[in-house]
Amino acid sequence: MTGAIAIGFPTQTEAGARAAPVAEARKSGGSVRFEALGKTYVSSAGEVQALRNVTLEVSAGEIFGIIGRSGAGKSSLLRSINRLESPTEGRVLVDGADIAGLGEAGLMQLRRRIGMIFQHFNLLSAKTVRENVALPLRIAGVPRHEVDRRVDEVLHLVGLEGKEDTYPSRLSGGQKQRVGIARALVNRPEILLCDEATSALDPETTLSILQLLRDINKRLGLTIILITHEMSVIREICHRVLVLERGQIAETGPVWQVFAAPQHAATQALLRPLRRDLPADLAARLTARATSATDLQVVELSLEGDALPDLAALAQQSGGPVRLVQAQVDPIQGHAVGRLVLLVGPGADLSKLPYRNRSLGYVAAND
Ligand SMILES: Nc1ncnc2c1ncn2[C@@H]1O[C@H](COP(=O)(O)OP(=O)(O)OP(=O)(O)O)[C@@H](O)[C@H]1O
Repeated sequence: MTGAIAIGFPTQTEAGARAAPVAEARKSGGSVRFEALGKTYVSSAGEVQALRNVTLEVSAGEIFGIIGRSGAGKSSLLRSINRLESPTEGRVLVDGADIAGLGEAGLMQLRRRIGMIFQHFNLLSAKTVRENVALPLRIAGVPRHEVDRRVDEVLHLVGLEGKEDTYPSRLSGGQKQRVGIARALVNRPEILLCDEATSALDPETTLSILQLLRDINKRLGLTIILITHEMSVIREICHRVLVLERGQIAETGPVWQVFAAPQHAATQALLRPLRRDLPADLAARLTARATSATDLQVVELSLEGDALPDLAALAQQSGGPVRLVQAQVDPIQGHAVGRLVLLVGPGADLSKLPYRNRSLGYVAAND
């Protein structure tokens, strides 16, 4: 990227190293592979093909996001990992082992390795925080003193010390989800599945829960696979994303790449709510063609590099004055991702700019 100032954003690793202590109990397992996965539901209303030919791998220790419109197949895919749903075609492999053939005991063991949290928390209202979190250990027959130790450990991890004897009705939504996370972690799983875990929460609480999930991923080396319909959730914590559309892979890749250059119409539609519109007064004056030799061109630059743009260098490269109209730049995984809208003078040569760009139209210079 010639002419750009080398001021970058911290990479996730650098930011993480400042924010979280060194991993306390890194795990090595936790990979998931889908091979030509298909799922068809048959009901009295007919057949619905929820998933078609989904092949992809989630690596151990990764935070992987699955996004798509309502009915795209997100839940069906997520629930195939712990066999809450069984595929009608293809295979799911957890740490290389096909989970289709597991008997009852094997399935119980698998589900201990895979925790799950839910949009509406699924807590038992007649049990205290401690009893809710202890439940998976009690079912597994873990001795009482060990149950108490492990419950204390996870309640500390999720920041709920002092709430042990409280009932769920006395907790806020964010605290309830922390109980859900503690309960999911108490069996020390390798994989955590998150089913719209923040959809019932306000924006501030959503952020705090996403920060907690990121912290847990770093500390425990846990694989996190989440489904959401909000791209802002993907941007906040995921390393890679899968966009599902009508049961098929629309696109998949590192989050910063998908945000910087979305390839599929479904991805572009999901990103639209995060995009700012052109200022209304400018949009109203925009014409498709120049109406005089002095008209200014309105240009959108797409940023997808590892450095912030140098505006003076841009002016030099375009061969004329450059005025900034609008800027939206997000740091994602150490990359500056976003767009700049510029007014450039007559005679500017856009092909010389070191960014992907497109003309949005023209406005009169003296407007
Ligand atoms: N048990 C079922 N019986 C019949 N059809 C089903 C069943 N479960 C899901 N479907 C259908 O399968 C398709 C995919 O559903 P799925 O719940 O996996 O999508 P989703 O992306 O999670 O949707 P949402 O965001 O609305 O939860 C939808 O058309 C849905 O109606």
